Amino acid sequence: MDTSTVVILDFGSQYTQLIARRIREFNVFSVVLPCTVSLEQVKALKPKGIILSGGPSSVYDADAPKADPAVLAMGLPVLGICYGLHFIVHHLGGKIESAPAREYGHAEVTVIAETPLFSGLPQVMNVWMSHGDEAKALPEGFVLTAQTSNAVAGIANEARKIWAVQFHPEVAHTKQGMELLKNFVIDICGASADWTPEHFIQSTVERVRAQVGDGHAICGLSGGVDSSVAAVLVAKAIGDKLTCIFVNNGVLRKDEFAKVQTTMREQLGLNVVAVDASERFLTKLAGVTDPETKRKVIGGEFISVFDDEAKKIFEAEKHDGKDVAWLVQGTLYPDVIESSSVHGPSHTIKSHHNVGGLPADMKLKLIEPLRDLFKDEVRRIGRDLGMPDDIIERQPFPGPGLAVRILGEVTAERVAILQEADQIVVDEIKRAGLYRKVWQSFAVLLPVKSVGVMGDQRTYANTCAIRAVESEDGMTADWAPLPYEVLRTISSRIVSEVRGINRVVYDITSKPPGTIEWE
Ligand SMILES: Nc1ncnc2c1ncn2[C@@H]1O[C@H](COP(=O)(O)OP(=O)(O)OP(=O)(O)O)[C@@H](O)[C@H]1O
Ligand SMILES: O=c1[nH]c(=O)c2[nH+]cn([C@@H]3O[C@H](COP(=O)(O)O)[C@@H](O)[C@H]3O)c2[nH]1
Ligand SMILES: NC(=O)CC[C@H](N)C(=O)O
Ligand SMILES: [Mg+2]
Repeated sequence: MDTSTVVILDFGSQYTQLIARRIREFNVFSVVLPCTVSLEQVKALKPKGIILSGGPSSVYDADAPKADPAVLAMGLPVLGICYGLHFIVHHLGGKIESAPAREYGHAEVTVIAETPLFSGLPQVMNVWMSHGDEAKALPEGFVLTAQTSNAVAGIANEARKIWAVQFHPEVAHTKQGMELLKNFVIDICGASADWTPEHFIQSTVERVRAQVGDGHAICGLSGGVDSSVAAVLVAKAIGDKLTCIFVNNGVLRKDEFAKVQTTMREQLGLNVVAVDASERFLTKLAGVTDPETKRKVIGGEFISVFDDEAKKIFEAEKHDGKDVAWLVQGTLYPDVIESSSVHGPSHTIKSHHNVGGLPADMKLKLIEPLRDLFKDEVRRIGRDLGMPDDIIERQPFPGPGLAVRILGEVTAERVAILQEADQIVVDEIKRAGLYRKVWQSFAVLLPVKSVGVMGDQRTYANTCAIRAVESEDGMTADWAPLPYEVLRTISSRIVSEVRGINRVVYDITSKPPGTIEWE
């Protein structure tokens, strides 16, 4: 069975990934591609429909991002959102101009023409807008379907199967947004709601099995949710042709190297090779203080450890002369978009070690079965695979580990200090029953010294920041209002139990403008 796919072409909107998510929420698969992909790449996915996202540019700018206008003439249903509407109007002969009255936030839209896109929706809708440009003249064959008191809010050319809205149906603030998207995806495109976890598991297993053939694969396994789910999925596909490599990169949590090995072998039955490469990593990290450089050093070193292990497996087992050619990683969609502009004209925020941190000359070919998904979707798949809750519900822990929570140089001594503080945070958050309620909770070691007094003696030591955030998918996050009692216990335990820290502060920055990790 072929999955129904909806292709989203990204013009760089902050909300593109939300469109994908919303569609998957009603069990239809969708893929985000940069707006610049070729028509052939779009066709290869056999999509049921195309959605054109919003974006920060103006279509009339010389360097405005463009899609191949031929996507509008494939005979597939098209839905343009905001910049997507502008793109359609601009390329089919209408006019887009800077609006005298820009619209940001809530707006009231009146539906003025019947169209299947608005089927079942009220005539007056409360929607969310974010634009400074507007349609001044519609291309031939288009009708106005909705408007605000200021501007065009919806257009359609049903003969050409093109619809567009100026507002954002994908954001939660547009009340009927889900219904509108459902009208498009299910009724207009005729996509079937078959993207269930079982279907995803089955088709991934088949694809990976075909891809790897009689070759051999290794999987970078961290004990985190993503790589555990990826490993279980791939093991289901290729059985003992998969070897998992768990690397001690010197910046893991306290006792994690031992604990993860046991869990992965005993609870998941995975074939795990544990490699203690902490010295290698710490040597490479010596003297490095720039956050992006740290990430690149760690990303590069991971791959070089994976290469070495692949060679060893090959030499030991020969595999009929077939090289270990594949590297499985638990990469998720947020890792991809934050790392690079591959999905269109968005900004690089930080290089996730497993994406933007990969060396250019790596030989292993990647298998990343979760690359289009968000964490909560991966958890859903893990549950369906029958994986135990204590693995599925683990808080995310970044591959560069404590290195991006130690500001300044990473040294063995600093790692040891932060491991102690981190352990206290984890213990206390668990004890308060908050571990699964917050997205992440951890300690950060700052190279900032301040004066304290302990046991009548003057101290002059480091500061530790506590970070706890709530989030749905790691893309946006708010600081968690941890109970004062919990903060008090964490603070007093850290200062009394961890040598090298004499002050604890609480981070009350949301994302944006902050990020979750400090580097
Ligand atoms: N210590 C490690 N040893 C081997 N591979 C690792 C290690 N840390 C990270 N990786 C690889 O990098 C990928 C990305 O790490 P990331 O932390 O995003 O995912 P995860 O650890 O699998 O899940 P989680 O986000 O829940 O921590 C992992 O899926 C895994 O393939
Ligand atoms: O495996 C990873 N490799 C990385 O390089 C990396 N950087 C951030 N993260 C995790 O991603 C989520 C978002 O983090 P930020 O708000 O700090 O970008 C949070 O959950 C972070 O813990 C990483 N995970
Ligand atoms: N959110 C958007 O897509 C905005 C489109 C365009 N940049 C505008 O301001 O009108
Ligand atoms: Mg992790």
